[in-house]
Amino acid sequence: MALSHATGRPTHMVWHRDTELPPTDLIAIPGGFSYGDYLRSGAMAAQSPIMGAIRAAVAKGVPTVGICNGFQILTEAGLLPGALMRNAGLTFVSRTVSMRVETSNSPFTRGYNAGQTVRIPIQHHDGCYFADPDTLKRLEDEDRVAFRYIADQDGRGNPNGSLNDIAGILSENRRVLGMMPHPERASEPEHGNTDGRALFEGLVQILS
Ligand SMILES: NC(=O)CC[C@H](N)C(=O)O
Repeated sequence: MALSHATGRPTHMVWHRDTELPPTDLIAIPGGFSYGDYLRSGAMAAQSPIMGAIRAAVAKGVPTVGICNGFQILTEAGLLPGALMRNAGLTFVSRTVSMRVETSNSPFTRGYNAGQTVRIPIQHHDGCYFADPDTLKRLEDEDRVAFRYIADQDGRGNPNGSLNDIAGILSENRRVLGMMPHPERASEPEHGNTDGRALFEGLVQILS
């Protein structure tokens, strides 16, 4: 709904057992819970039949966004570097966090200004981003940290202990985005918060 409302284009749901994608300008892997998350979030989903078609599309440069469980699936599939570990507090966290848009240089973040602060909901248990020091350095040096948690007005900051306060990252070609917060849950006036809508609206430019 967030995609179709913001872009005015139809979306097609694809089941994990499918093996082909319809012709598409964009792939979105949503959040929620996937089979086997109790083993390691996204580990089983990353082996789903549909992932072959997603890998092929990503290799061709089709912009792809993974939100929350979708981010976990993209890292488990090796389409983004690093891993999402259990939250540092070992509890499921459901609240709205503040984060800074670190770069507008991607199809997903061009609707924002770099340095802009947005408030976006999170609901996750395994959102603690981890990567080895070399990978982290590359992400920082190459301007591939898309979103970073910052302190709220009440002083609460990073909700899960992620390294470098990372909330979302981009692939090397900047066409794959993984993020833990849920912009689709802050994209309609009825949500009481539309800070996430610019992410979907910014995508209009890549649609044919
Ligand atoms: N909202 C979500 O996508 C949750 C993802 C995952 N199951 C977690 O708890 O971390």
